Amino acid sequence: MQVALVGFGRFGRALGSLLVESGVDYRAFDPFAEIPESHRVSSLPALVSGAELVVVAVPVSRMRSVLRDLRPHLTPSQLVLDVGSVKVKPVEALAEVLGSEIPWVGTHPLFGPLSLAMAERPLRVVICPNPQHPSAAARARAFYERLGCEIVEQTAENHDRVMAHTHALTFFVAKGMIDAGIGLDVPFAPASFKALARTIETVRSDAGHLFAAIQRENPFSSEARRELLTALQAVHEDLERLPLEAAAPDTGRMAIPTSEVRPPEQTEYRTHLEQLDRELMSLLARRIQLARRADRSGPLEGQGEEAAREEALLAQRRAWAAELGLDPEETEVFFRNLLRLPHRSDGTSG
Ligand SMILES: O=C(O)C(=O)C[C@]1(C(=O)O)C=C[C@@H](O)C=C1
Repeated sequence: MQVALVGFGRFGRALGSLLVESGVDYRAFDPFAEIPESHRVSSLPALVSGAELVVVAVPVSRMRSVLRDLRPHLTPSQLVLDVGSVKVKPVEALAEVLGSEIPWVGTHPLFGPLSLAMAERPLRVVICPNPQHPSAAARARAFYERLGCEIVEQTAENHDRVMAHTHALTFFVAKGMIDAGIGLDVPFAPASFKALARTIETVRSDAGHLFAAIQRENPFSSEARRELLTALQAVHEDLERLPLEAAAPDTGRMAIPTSEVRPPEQTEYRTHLEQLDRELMSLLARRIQLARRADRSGPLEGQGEEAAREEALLAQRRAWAAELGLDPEETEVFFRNLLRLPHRSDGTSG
């Protein structure tokens, strides 16, 4: 399968690596980005000629004009899909520019460069089937499944509603905290801050057009932000009004509704252990995958170099074990076994 990637920004580049990892060949065109020579082409006609699939990975605001530039070079045997973080507007642009003549489908991979670099799983993709091209969604599904993704089918409108309340609000809160000077450079923070810290980091490393797209190009984001601001304002006012005495009966809206589920601290040890083991195994799977990636991208090492690198790695793990109150010898044995787990793509150990 030959894939044409229009746009080689943060997401295009990350998708390129995933394609290579999955054994899918791609060519890319982007006048503003550096593309590895073996994948680079210098014009749109050269890019799409002979490609089965054309992936448009450009900022949402540029989608329509890029589709117009592409249109004269496309044929009805090709499939065009976008990867924008919002769906209503890109789908409108696809329908307007490609219509019923060139098969197209809107898609949104719910992952990005950061989650791919960390080998996070599962990789989910929302696909928005469209009646103009009934088989396009199945073709897009087959493509993403080849990359190891799980598929969720949704209308563009439902997708954007959900994203307005998740993606857009998360970034909104993080941006507010950054602008208020509440960042990551704090000397200490409670556990509950961790998830937010990652979002703040994501917003900070964002190219800027992502934030603009999920807020401004999603027709439901403005209302979601307003609802959140109203709710926050009400909480703030309640807090200001509430009497300070601990026994005050009027806690009103402060009371967070209790759920039927038992709070985490009361759950059985066994359940916690199971959850921890699951997390451990998913970490192990990610480690194996990253090691496989490193094997493929790194230069071939001589046996001496490889052994020296392994010894240094084990020494570091022994030191960490000591810091964590674990047995350094046992830890070393554990890591020696881990390093022997098959992780090369040909199934040999390394
Ligand atoms: O993994 C990353 O790098 C991301 O930031 C992924 C992320 C996000 O979670 O905000 C970014 C944009 C996409 O539309 C979906 C996911």
